Amino acid sequence: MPSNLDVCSAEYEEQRLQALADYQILDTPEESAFDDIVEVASLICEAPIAVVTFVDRDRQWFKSEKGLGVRETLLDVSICAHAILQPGLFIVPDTTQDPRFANNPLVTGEPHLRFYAGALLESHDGYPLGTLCVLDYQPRELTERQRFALQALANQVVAHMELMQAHREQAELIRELEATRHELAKRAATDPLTGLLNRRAFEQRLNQEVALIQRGAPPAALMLIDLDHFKRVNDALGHQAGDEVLVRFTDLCREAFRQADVIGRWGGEEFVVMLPRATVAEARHAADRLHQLLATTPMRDDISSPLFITASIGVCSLTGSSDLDGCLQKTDELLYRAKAQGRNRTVCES
Ligand SMILES: Nc1nc2c(ncn2[C@@H]2O[C@H](COP(=O)(O)OP(=O)(O)OP(=O)(O)O)[C@@H](O)[C@H]2O)c(=O)[nH]1
Repeated sequence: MPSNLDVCSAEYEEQRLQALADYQILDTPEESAFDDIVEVASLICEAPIAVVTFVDRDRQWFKSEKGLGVRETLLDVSICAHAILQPGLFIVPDTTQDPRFANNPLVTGEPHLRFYAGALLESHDGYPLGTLCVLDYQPRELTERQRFALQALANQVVAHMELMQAHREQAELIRELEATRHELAKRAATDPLTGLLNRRAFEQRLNQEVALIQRGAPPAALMLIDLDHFKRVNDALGHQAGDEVLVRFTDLCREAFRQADVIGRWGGEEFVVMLPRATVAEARHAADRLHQLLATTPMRDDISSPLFITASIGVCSLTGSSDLDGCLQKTDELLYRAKAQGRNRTVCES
């Protein structure tokens, strides 16, 4: 609400300009809703000129105008700037007889304005923003009915602006909700330690891939990776250091696999990779790259006692006829065969 400030004070003017800015109407394109109101105001008041105008910092800007042919004028020639200083209607029956306007260049020169009637456009919290006004080239008056109609139309201008503002706020709210929903969905699908897909999200992705393969996409390869003797890492260095190793291992996976490959954390120190459009032989190559990286990359920055880890890997083909549970179980069996054969190796489906 407008404070008790003097309406002529600079502080009040700043608040008024802010209220106007909040409507985000200045410099927007012409709109038929406003043009219609201007047309009706001109018709009812039998005036050749009608305008929806807003009083900005140093100009008056016309949202809609009939009969003027310009979108803005400077404030020092503005009659509306006077009109917004008082409530309700502001009427100048003959500009040449009013000392405030007799020397106005729009009165003394083109377009020789002689009559002005403006109805205040007031913000919902009481700030004067501009007017709906009608003008004529000769001195005259408005009838009681015309006065009533002009003010009623001005109220409709503000009502429409309020509606536009409510729409904008609603759209903003929907955008925020959508962003929150997106963020929540992302979190629900992500393993918090490694940032990889969690098991549930990975299974969803796997189901999608099987559906694609059943519709004709090339088969994929499925890989389960289990870190070897990871318990020893935890026992020797602590759980926190174990977590750091898991993160480091994730980075190496991202390096070893293609961008299109989908990596997930299956649980604990077990990881899963789906390689779309890949044969078992190609998956073995990728697994070898990972073994190689693990053999050459210490898992901790402690140079005096570098820590290297190994992993055991099982690889299976994912075809259109694959039963997903059966395929996962087979890959798990191959992984444990790799463990049984001495770890640090990959065993593929033959
Ligand atoms: N730091 C850390 N450790 C984990 C996490 N999840 C599982 N582990 C540990 O991983 C270890 C897995 O141990 P085991 O199942 O005995 O397997 P392993 O020691 O890797 O031995 P093999 O699999 O037989 O080679 C356990 O000590 C778990 O506590 C985790 O999120 N963070």
